[in-house]
Amino acid sequence: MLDLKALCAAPAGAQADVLKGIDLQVAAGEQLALIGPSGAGKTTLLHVLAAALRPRSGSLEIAGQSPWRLSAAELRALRAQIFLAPQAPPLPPRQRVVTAVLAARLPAWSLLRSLRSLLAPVDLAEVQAALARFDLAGKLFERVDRLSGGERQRVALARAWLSPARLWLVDEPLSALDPQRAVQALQALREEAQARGVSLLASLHHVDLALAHFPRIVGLREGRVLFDLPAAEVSPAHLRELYAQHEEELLAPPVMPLQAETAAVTVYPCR
Ligand SMILES: Nc1ncnc2c1ncn2[C@@H]1O[C@H](COP(=O)(O)OP(=O)(O)OP(=O)(O)O)[C@@H](O)[C@H]1O
Repeated sequence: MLDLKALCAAPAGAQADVLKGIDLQVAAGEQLALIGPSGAGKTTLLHVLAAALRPRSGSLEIAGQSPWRLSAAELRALRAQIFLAPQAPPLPPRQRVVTAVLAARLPAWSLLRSLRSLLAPVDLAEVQAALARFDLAGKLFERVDRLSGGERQRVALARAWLSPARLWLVDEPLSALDPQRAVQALQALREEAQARGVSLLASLHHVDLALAHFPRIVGLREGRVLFDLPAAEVSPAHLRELYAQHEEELLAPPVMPLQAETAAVTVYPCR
């Protein structure tokens, strides 16, 4: 599914390379967690894998294709096979949950079908099932700006469910979830990815969850792969080296306090 060799890349606006020679191969249906200190390049790598950020050098193949050598139409078709759940899901404030989740189907739909679904949402049973899997049953017609940060994050994961993609890339999907919901969400994602043969890559700040739930762990530090190992072979020494000078992240993963699952949501009625 993915083949990267000596890949270097930088986010738009960055002068120096953030990814400095990444070698990585991922088979179809494989699942792995990306871990590493803040600023290691996890998000940048996921954007490269989503064919959203063009590498500066090295080689990249996604599903056997070099995305940046494709025509615009071919690149669109390739991107339709990839689902990226960003760290802060861009959900338009007044949008209903059902529309936000169905947005996952847009790349596969014609313009006419997309417009029709705005007027009369389709596939409601599937959306309901996806929401239920992420403990959001009953939120189908809720406005996304009336959800807590944790609920919005789970809406973004329910989108993956509806997506026809063969590659799921999720960037720190658990930062606003309480521990129990974080585990449930991970299990739901992993089980569904496995059932569909989808490749799943998740960047995670919670190292303990990564080790407990993913068979393969890639440790990224300063834009390089420090280790790429089965979870059972990742030792405390590996983690100490990965998080050297950032030990506080290993002990207490960063959370988003304002978006915490339990944070009160202030709703301002508006016309
Ligand atoms: N638009 C940008 N312009 C310049 N530098 C950037 C830009 N975006 C990210 N960077 C830098 O690139 C490096 C890698 O960032 P990235 O977001 O990929 O790391 P990360 O491992 O995902 O971090 P985190 O765990 O905090 O999300 C950081 O040093 C960051 O400051």
